[in-house]
Amino acid sequence: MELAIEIKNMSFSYGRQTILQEVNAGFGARRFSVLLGTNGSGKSTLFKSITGILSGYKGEVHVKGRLISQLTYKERARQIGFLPQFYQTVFPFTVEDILLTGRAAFSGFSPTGEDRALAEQVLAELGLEALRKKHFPQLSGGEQQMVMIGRLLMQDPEIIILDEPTNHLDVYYQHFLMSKLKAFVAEGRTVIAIMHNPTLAYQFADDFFFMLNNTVVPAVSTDMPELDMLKAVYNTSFLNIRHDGLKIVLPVGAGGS
Ligand SMILES: Nc1ncnc2c1ncn2[C@@H]1O[C@H](COP(=O)(O)OP(=O)(O)OP(=O)(O)O)[C@@H](O)[C@H]1O
Repeated sequence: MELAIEIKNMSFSYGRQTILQEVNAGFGARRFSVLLGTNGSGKSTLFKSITGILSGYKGEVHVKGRLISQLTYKERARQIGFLPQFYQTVFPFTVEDILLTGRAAFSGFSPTGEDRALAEQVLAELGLEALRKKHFPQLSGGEQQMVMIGRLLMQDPEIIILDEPTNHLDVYYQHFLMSKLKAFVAEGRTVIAIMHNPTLAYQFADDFFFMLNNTVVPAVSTDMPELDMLKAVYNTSFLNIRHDGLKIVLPVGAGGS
């Protein structure tokens, strides 16, 4: 399988606390991959290392076969877009302004006519037209999340990496966003997301990875949810339900069989 991102022998520590230990993992090109794992298991640390927000890891990250450190700033922006778990701006930028900053790697701080046309398109695609002139810090958590997804679309990267993208979203928008991510993959992009909701993840994603014991373990089967693995990761039992072709895994409680 062609890989969009390949991690080789990655290790990372905060001081004496080892977070990542010899991680080897490959995320397929034009696939929707999800990384599942418990709080504090190192998922964000892994994604921040992949996307260059954290340096100081040992090992290598390859983007479509090229060492990431050899990509220029623009090449990197063309390849990878990242939605972090937390973002904050206290400046009263409007939604439109925030979207236009998604083009900063290409147009600097002088958006072109094309950038503005793209912003219109993105506002329409995500149903955010009514928020255009609103100030970002005054939006609800879910509205801010959708605007940040829009900012990623403005950047137009081939590989979209998201840390808990459905955070703050209501049920409608959770499904809306997951459908969009699936559609991006159908258009030829690669999506790699950390998620905290296996039930939602299994309904939409193609490939599954688990953060366990400081490393990344790929799912063996793409057809059947691995209930034993889910139990090992979350110390929670899951049921597997098939409905209308959907794979549904349902957590049914701690311990149990
Ligand atoms: N800047 C930091 N300095 C020191 N330790 C940190 C720092 N950031 C994270 N950690 C620790 O590293 C470990 C992994 O954190 P990380 O954010 O990668 O976990 P996560 O799997 O993304 O968790 P969550 O699901 O809760 O977001 C945690 O024990 C956390 O306390």
